[in-house]
Amino acid sequence: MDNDDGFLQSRNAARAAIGQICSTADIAHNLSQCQTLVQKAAEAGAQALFLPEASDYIATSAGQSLSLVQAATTSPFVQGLQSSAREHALPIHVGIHEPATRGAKVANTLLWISSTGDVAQRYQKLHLFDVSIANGPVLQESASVEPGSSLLPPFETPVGNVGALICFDLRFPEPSLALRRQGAQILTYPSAFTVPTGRAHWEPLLRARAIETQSYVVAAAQCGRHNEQRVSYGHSMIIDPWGRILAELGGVDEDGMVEGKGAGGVEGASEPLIAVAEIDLGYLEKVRREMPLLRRTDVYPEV
Ligand SMILES: O=C(O)CNC(=O)[C@H](CS)NC(=O)CCC(=O)C(=O)O
Repeated sequence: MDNDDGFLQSRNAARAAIGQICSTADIAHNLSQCQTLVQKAAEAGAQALFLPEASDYIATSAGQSLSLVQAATTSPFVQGLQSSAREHALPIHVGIHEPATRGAKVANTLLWISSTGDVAQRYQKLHLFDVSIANGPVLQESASVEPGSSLLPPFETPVGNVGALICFDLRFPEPSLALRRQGAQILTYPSAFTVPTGRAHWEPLLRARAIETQSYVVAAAQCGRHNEQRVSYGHSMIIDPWGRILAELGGVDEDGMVEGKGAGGVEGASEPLIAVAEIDLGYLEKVRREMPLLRRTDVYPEV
């Protein structure tokens, strides 16, 4: 494939799939949506499937979230995905909830389920989304969620070395730079962005992270109305190390209606979707080689 900058991409690029769903408090239904996506990703020839934050459930309250949480070792949601991964020999990157280490809270985590169905990696979201925006979202993630306390070192996958972050972590450049320095080639941001903040910041932040770390960015997102109080923006995307959007799925407005359809439009995200893109590590090396981003750590501290 010839890029518009004239570079011949290598033939052995790996294919990544992103999945977009609308999770609710119905865990069995969410699992079946995700399993549909595993099937679709396998049919599309993907070597890994990336699913959104909180794919297991989106609750209506902190109390409901606490009542729904299960340990990954006994969770039917995780076990269902493990068996799908095994069945299709397809690794799955998925955001879920797990019991917190301490106290009556949950952990917002990311699991890497290998092609043999094993939970091989885990990252716990560092930054929690506590906001109160006039005429915008009011959310207090820390009411029910315990923040993580470490970065997960980048890990090898069939599509490249993955540096995992989650949703609101996207607003902080430091962890992405730290993961890049530790060898990440792909930064992941499984998300459930709100519509107003998504419209304002989602794409520019994702592209900035790709450009400043010269890495692929894989951002699978929730899309549509989860319940009376929550709607997610959608626009899952895969971005290359030059900042180009290689694949993108659709989004919804504040009412959960598919964008651009006007009043009386269609309810969004009724069907789980995937998109795929080639991850070409030869191209990544070329971008990094042609424009070295050498830090002036004699002037400012290294992250
Ligand atoms: O609630 C769950 O179960 C899953 N977690 C989420 O949806 C989280 C916390 S409320 N959402 C975000 O971090 C959105 C960030 C965002 O929208 C922004 O940074 O603008």
